[in-house]
Amino acid sequence: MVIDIREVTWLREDKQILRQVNWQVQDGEHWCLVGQNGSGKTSLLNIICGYIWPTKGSVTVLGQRYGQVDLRDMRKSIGWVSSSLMSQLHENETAERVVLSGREATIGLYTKPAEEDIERAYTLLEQFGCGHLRDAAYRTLSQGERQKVLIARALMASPRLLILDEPCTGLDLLAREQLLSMIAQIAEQPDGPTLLYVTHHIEEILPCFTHTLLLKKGQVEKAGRTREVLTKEELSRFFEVPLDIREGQGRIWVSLQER
Ligand SMILES: Nc1ncnc2c1ncn2[C@@H]1O[C@H](COP(=O)(O)OP(=O)(O)OP(=O)(O)O)[C@@H](O)[C@H]1O
Repeated sequence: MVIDIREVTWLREDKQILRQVNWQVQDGEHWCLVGQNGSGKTSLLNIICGYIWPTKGSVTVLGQRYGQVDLRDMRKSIGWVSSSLMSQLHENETAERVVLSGREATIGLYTKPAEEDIERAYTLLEQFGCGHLRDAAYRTLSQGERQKVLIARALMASPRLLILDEPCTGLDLLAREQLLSMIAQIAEQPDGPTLLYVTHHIEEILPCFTHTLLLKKGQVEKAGRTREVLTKEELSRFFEVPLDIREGQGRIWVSLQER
């Protein structure tokens, strides 16, 4: 099992930020985590990566029960791509050096990289259609190119679990679709990582995401097979507004019901 979270509650200043969360992710599944602002998504990710200790409940990730494991070792198997990472990177680094720094998950590169790592970084950049940008300064890249570089960076460490935290934020339609098709490619790799994709936008949930968890006010509203979770009834209840849904390209497109 990749993630096994049982009865996890996290209290902060008497506020229940997560309430009795149960979540099991099996090998071979890829999950989407959907929740509105403040629903507890980041808190849950912090628990999975061992940055937050739950008030109650147990957390087992990649077969390791937290409390009995060296979290620094554990985190080497988990890639986390988020916009907060983007702001931490040194702006003058080249795209290639940013990718290379993923091997040790450091901000910046402190040792001379091995030739095979340079090759791997370039292959990853090429795979994402960014080979031509290897020597470009990270700060000069577009938002879409930056996201691809950050995903390539995370893949440098060959993680077993890859968290993509709202990767399409700030992307135009074309850049978003390009990034999504690259994410679909990662999902199809037979020995690739388990994906955990966080979003507010239902239409970003690609067919490769076999399962979806809807998180609301710190509680699991629904978790299961994507096609059983993303129904008109479930989504209308979740967003508390009558919705219509339409299927296209194996994805669900949501709109407000006409009055
Ligand atoms: N360290 C903390 N101390 C107190 N409250 C916190 C702490 N961390 C998060 N919260 C609160 O917990 C709630 C959930 O926050 P969280 O960041 O997990 O939500 P989120 O679903 O990731 O939101 P967003 O989509 O806006 O990023 C919020 O109300 C937030 O203010």
